[in-house]
Formats: sequence, C-alpha cells, structure tokens
Amino acid sequence: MKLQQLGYNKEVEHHWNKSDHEEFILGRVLLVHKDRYIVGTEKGDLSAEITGNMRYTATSSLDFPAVGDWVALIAYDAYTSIIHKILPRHSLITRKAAGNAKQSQVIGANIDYALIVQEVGRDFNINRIERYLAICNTSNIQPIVILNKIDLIENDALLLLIEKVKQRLGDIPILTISAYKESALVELEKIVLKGKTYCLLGSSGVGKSTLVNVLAKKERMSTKNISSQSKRGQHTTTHRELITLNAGGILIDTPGMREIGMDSSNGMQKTFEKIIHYSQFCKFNDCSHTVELGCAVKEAIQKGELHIETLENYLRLEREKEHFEESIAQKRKKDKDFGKMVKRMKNIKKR
Ligand SMILES: Nc1nc2c(ncn2[C@@H]2O[C@H](COP(=O)(O)OP(=O)(O)OP(=O)(O)O)[C@@H](O)[C@H]2O)c(=O)[nH]1
Ligand SMILES: [Zn+2]
Repeated sequence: MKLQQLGYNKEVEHHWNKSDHEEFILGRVLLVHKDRYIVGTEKGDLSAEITGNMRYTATSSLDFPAVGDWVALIAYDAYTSIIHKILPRHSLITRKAAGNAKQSQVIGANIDYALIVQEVGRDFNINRIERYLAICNTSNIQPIVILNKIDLIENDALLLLIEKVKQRLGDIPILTISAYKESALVELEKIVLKGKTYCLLGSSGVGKSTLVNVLAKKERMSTKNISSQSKRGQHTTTHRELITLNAGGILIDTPGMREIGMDSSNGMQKTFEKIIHYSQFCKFNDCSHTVELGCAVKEAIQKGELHIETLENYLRLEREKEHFEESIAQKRKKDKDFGKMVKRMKNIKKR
C-alpha cells in the first residue's frame, strides 16, 4: 500500500524528514487492540508493539499511539515490529475517561473532517449538532453536517430544517442525504477529498453504520484478519478502524467515537462566543444569565441578537459539565487507593 492512500501529505513528510529516522519506517495506526497496534506501511500491514521505554515514560493515554497516528517503527518481520515514536499530531479527538477528569481517552488522531450525522426524522436535534461542533472546535477538526434519512420527510420540511440549522449555527457545510438512495455514494463522495481523514459523529440510530457501509462498500469486509495470523495465535476477528475509501479519503471509525460527548470548555467558548461576548457586559461578574438584573445576554436575546435556544443549550452544557466535575470530586473522596492518588498527583504536576 502506498502511504498516500493512508493520508501521507506534506505535513507528515515535514515531520518525518525532521525526525532522525535512519533505521525506522513510517506507518499509520489502523487499529489499536490493547497493547497491540496494526500499522499500515509500504511493506503492508504490520502487527506492532511499543518500546518498553515508551510504556514506562508515558504519563497519560496521550503518550500512546492512537488510531490515525503516524508512527516511526522498526519492522523485524510482519508480526514483530516495534513503534518507537509518534509523529506530532495536527488534531486529536479525546473524551474524558470515566471517573477521572484529568485523564483523557484518545479516540482518534490526525482527523481533518468530522461528518456530524443527524437524522431529519423525529430525532432531529440542533442542540446536538451544536454540541458536536463544540467538539470539532476543541479538536481542531473541520465540521460537515450530514442530514440523513431525507426520504422520511417532504422537501419543504427539509428546506425549513436547513434554514433552521443555518440560522442557528451559521454558515457550515451541510449535506442532505438518504443512505437508502442509490445516489447516496455519489453524494457522499462529493465531500470526500483525496488524502483527507474523516470521522463520523452522531448519536445512536442516525445512520452512521449505514453510511460507513455505503462509503466503504465491500472494502471493509475484505480486509484480512491480521491477528489470526499473528504469532500469538489469536483468533479474534479484528477489522481496521482506519479504512481507506475508494474516493481516496480515509475514514476513522472506532467504537469510542460513538460514545463521545462534551469534553472541554475551549470548544464551548468558540461555539458560544456570542454569549461569552455579551456576558462581559452583564452587571454581575458571576451572572448566570437566568434571573439577574442587568444581564446583557438576556438583553441581547430580547433585541433578537441572540437565539434563546443557544443560551438554553449553553446553560444545559454548563450544568452537565458541573455535574460531571462534581461526580468526579465525589469519586476522589472515596478513592482510598492512596498509591494511585499519589501517582495521579505526580502526573498532574508534571504538566
Ligand atoms: N429511512 C431511512 N432509514 C435509514 C437511513 N439510513 C439508515 N437508516 C436506518 O436507521 C437505523 C439506524 O441506522 P444505523 O446505521 O445502525 O445507525 P448508527 O448511527 O450506526 O447507530 P449506532 O450503531 O447505534 O451508533 C437502521 O435501521 C437503518 O437502516 C435513511 O437514509 N433512511
Ligand atoms: Zn448575564
């Protein structure tokens, strides 16, 4: 396989040339399975592990390779390769590990575009799109909204929905589609650029798997089962989580991607920048924009400069964040494992 098919580009080339790589070869992580990595290289797909040094110096999950990472490795044979280095990432999508606010779980690396999938049927929900936009903003990923299942509604109703999305979220690219229609692949391929890496975000049932199958056609089924050939004699069926598409793009589809939610506040700031802007002019510094007098945010809503739904969604996400942080605090209290605690504190200090 040519590295270009895996998304090799000028930026990766730059990082690669800068690194001292005499004995190494370059590859992209296709799948992570516990401490084994399947890495796509010009020599084919290799089963790899990381160096002991990498394992012992790691202070968080960010220090381990993730699906989509470019890595420098030494290939001894198809089943014995060692990853020595992770090349700098240009984007990273993470979520909080349950029960530990400081620990992030890496979901995917070097993703260019997120396809935010929503269905136009009963489950249509602009707040959710806004939430995924926040994730894109935090992660340095470009958003594209896909409104799926347009076979379920009339054209007039669809136009209305599109208008609503644009009013709320501004000028973001929107593709309307029905995964059931013959034309779905052609429509999707219009937004898939050669060499660019994509992921799908969206809640359960919006049609992500159906769209992946349309995009990947049979490719996904025909990937050979690498782990069954490995020396360890595993027979679990694995499939790649990084798939190359006929259209020339690359799709990252990991189970973790499907469980993603709110992660960080930076993304919220960009998405809700209007609210942040107006709140500077609130009478009280700690204004909650709900009941206070002299609230500039509420004024802006009255003047029609801000949507009430945006404020409601903002407040809801803030509450969720608070709740999340609270439950973490409770867990900490209960945490009697002193050793673990000390280690965690050390990790935090190092940053
Ligand atoms: N009417 C209609 N149904 C669709 C369309 N695309 C997908 N579906 C159906 O919607 C249901 C959910 O689709 P999935 O692809 O499993 O949804 P998903 O987002 O992958 O869901 P999770 O796997 O739970 O994350 C299935 O019954 C699909 O057949 C569409 O364009 N139109
Ligand atoms: Zn206010």
